[in-house]
Amino acid sequence: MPRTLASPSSVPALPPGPTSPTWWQLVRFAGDPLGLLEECHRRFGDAFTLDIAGNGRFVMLSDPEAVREVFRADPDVLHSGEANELFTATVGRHSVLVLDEVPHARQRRVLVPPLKGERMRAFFDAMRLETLEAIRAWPPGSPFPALPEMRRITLRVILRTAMGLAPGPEMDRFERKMERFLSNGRQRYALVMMTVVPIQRLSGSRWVPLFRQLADLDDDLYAFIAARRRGERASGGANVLDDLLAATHEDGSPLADREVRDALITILIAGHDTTALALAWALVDLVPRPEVVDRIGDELRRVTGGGPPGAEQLPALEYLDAAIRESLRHSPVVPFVVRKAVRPFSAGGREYPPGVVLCPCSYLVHRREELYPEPEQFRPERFLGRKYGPHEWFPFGGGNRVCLGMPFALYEMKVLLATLFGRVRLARPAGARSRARRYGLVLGPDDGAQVVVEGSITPP
Ligand code: HEM
Repeated sequence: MPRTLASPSSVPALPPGPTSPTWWQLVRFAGDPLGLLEECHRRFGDAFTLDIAGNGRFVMLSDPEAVREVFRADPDVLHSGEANELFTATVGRHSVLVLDEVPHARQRRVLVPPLKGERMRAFFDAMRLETLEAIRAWPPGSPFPALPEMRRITLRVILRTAMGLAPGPEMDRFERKMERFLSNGRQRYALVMMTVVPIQRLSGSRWVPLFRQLADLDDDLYAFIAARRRGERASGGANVLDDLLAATHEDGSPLADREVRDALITILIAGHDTTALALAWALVDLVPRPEVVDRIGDELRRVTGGGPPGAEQLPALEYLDAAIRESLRHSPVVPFVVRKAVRPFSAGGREYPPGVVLCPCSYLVHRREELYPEPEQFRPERFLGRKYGPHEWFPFGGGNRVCLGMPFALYEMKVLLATLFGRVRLARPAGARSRARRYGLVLGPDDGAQVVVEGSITPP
């Protein structure tokens, strides 16, 4: 992100912020993002500016009204794609993540239908079966980190639902290649590395393991897309790829292979680690609270009569739904979203010049006392008694860029947790404590969400 802010007197001043060197702000932003956000909020209030070496000026916004204004802004005034430019080397230049304005709306239009809430029913079996398969191997009585397990389940689910793969050697191969490629970006200081190393210029180089692995994965993806186009590969169930191949743009033209690949890899990347981290957080939040786990168990028994939860019963699991929403509030995966001003823009009564990156900060909004009394407390009931606006609860971002996978992620979390809490009794090992740390750009529990299986729940 270029640093385009000059300081002639006509340029409006940015909100105050730390005056420490920009490289130090980068290191803290990578190493202790939540500590930095809390400290700056205490010192500077609802709007403050971070000057992050190599990344530009980020104005964090935690006044819900300012957030509302940003989410309602015209797409030609605030750009997300430009702020996400760094991802182009991996997700490709046709990905919704890195596009803005008309090209963004064009790609988003084709991705919305396959990921709509109504489509989720078709994915139920894949989600449930992959969860049951994982649980079967969990060792009773010995603590283990749940995060890698959640990653494995969500990766296998997204391979099945996005590509229509069925369990077997081909799916195992994609699983291995995806996991190897993604493990590159999970380091705590990945952001510092990405700032220091000119990643865009190295893009495509076979000398860089990340790009070598991506090229290898791409070879398989293109071959797979071509075979599916020729009708040679039957799909193992409803899937996003078949929809993309059948979709057309508004002018009637089909999607080019490159567009299909970029859409597919975007979904595979965006839809896997984020959901796994949210699930790991959910276990950290739920498991040590017997009153919450008991209530989830009671609701499950009441709704299912003690049998395995069926797809048609999911909407009745209202308390579980509230617990998931509360966990997404309480324990952030993506603590803020980014919008780069390309024209002057005002939010929260302040004028912002082009070049600045405005960041609706869900982490700080989700801790506002007037919205969420005693915000540090974990209370699913908050979400039973009241509906929060899109500028008050936004773990999936908002406006024209709201996460395309939000229905998918909420559905998957529900299926997985309902299956899990209906099958095993989990505990946290004595003394277990999780603090937020970065896994690449996203946040998760630093201990990998240690749990232990205490016993199984046998159906009556
Ligand atoms: C709990 C899990 C997830 C979380 C917390 C999450 C969070 C987010 C956030 C914060 C954004 C940025 C929104 C903004 O800028 O306003 C986003 C964008 C996006 N997410 Fe997710 N996400 C999750 C799961 C998924 C899944 C399962 C998929 C796909 C199946 C997905 C696909 C996308 C895509 C394609 C975008 C880009 C949208 C655009 O730029 O138009 N995400 N997500």
